[in-house]
Amino acid sequence: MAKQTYQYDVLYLGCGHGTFDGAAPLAGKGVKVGIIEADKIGGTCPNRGCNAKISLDAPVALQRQLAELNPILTGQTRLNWDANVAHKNDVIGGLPDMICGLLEDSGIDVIHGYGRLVDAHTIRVDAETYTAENIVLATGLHPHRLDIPGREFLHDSTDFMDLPTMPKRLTVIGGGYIALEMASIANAAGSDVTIVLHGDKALRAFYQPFVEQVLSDLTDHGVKILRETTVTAVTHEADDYELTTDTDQTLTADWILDATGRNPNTADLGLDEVGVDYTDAGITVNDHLQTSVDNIYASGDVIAKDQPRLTPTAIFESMYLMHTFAGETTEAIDYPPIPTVVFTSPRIAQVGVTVDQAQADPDHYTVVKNHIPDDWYRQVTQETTGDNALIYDADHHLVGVTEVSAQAADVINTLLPAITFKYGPAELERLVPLFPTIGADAWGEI
Ligand SMILES: Cc1cc2nc3c(=O)[nH]c(=O)nc-3n(C[C@H](O)[C@H](O)[C@H](O)COP(=O)(O)OP(=O)(O)OC[C@H]3O[C@@H](n4cnc5c(N)ncnc54)[C@H](O)[C@@H]3O)c2cc1C
Ligand SMILES: NC(=O)c1ccc[n+]([C@@H]2O[C@H](COP(=O)([O-])OP(=O)(O)OC[C@H]3O[C@@H](n4cnc5c(N)ncnc54)[C@H](O)[C@@H]3O)[C@@H](O)[C@H]2O)c1
Repeated sequence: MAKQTYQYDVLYLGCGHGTFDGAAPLAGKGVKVGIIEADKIGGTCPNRGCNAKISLDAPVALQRQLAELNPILTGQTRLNWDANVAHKNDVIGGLPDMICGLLEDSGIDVIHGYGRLVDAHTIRVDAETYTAENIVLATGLHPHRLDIPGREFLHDSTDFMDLPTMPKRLTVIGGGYIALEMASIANAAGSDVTIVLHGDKALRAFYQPFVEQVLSDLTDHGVKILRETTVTAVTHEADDYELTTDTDQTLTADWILDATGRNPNTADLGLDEVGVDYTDAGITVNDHLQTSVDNIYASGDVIAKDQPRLTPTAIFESMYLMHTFAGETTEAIDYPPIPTVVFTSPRIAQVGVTVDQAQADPDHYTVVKNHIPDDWYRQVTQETTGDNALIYDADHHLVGVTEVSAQAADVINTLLPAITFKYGPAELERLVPLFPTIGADAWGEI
């Protein structure tokens, strides 16, 4: 119950997955909850992240699947970009109201506006102040923008997913999740795509031989990839944008995506004034997600952390805080293995111990590799590319999987419980999956 001196037991700043998944059940337990949001309710994932992206990608993945079935299925499909964006807008358009309704129905006060800490128990929104016993900072990330002449001509992923027409020539700067996913979608929509990498690698956190398969696939489909090339300036003349590089190449584009990363939203929150510690990597927390100010916590992408900055991580943290505030736990947060996937065609996905970690410690780990096209079930859909690597510990428990293939995400999701709960032969024998399916196929591999 709210202490008399405060309006709320818990007040959240930001309303993404780092907040709302835990806030709704928390309010359901009789805790007085408020949420302050400056933009769309739901935050990045539903409005300008995962949901928007996967809707735009669905026809891309399907088109690839159809192409693999040639000559069984013949005829060309064409991706209609305007219709794809309109469909995406239909799919995600109702989400903010839906999430807001759910929160309000749980008894939560949803406050619209930009919030700043005034003191350890108070947040100001415009002329109003709101007080709480505990505060959760869940303000997320914003796109990094290259600091070069002509930076005003660069765009971010939100702009990309709202493009009214697909540009003829599109340059992508960066080699991370956003760069490769958007490049893959633009390529399928008919754009002449160039990816500029400032180093020689893309997706550095993933097993590089598998990443190279994704890059080869993109080049096979006409994408140009420039490595060890730094963009130093952008100019605009007539309808063209010219990119100058440190390799003395000049690139011409109709549209440029700056996909050079995302930075924590820590500025202009009053953190310095109130004494909340943070670095360039985000807000500093202990293993209870508590900041340097006892009653102020952080959740989601804005935390400085080693875990992948993903929606499921943010949900896990918001649920952990829900249990903490409800008095159901005093334990430290204990992250399970968190899988991650890049939605290119083919997908690349991984969870648990990586191939590089396993190969560096051969006394403890064994790596078993499989070539996807050799597998009878993948031959059904004529998958021509793909590999996976299964990592076992000394007791022959599965502790990691990495896969590059059209179905990599479903394979990892299927095998995840074996890794999280350390299934042994007895548990595996009692698993009876539907057959023939990708799930049965995945279990058949281990
Ligand atoms: C293009 C893109 C694609 C992605 N695809 C995937 C994917 O496929 N799978 C996946 O797992 N993850 C994906 N992600 C990552 C995922 O979106 C984030 O991990 C997740 O949204 C983090 O949630 P959050 O609550 O921490 O932050 P956010 O969802 O960013 O929420 C933070 C909220 O705080 C608000 N806010 C900030 N400052 C203030 C303030 N002072 N006052 C009031 N409100 C404030 C913001 O407006 C925002 O709504 C993607 C991200 C992007 C950008
Ligand atoms: N499928 C998914 O789950 C998914 C999809 C999109 C985004 N996300 C999340 O969103 C976040 C942001 O993704 P992202 O792709 O923006 O970041 P990222 O960190 O994955 O990639 C940033 C890329 O920019 C490059 N880069 C950095 N500075 C540069 C510079 N000065 N010049 C040129 N290149 C530079 C890096 O080398 C890297 O390739 C990630 O944390 C990710 O977890 C997840």
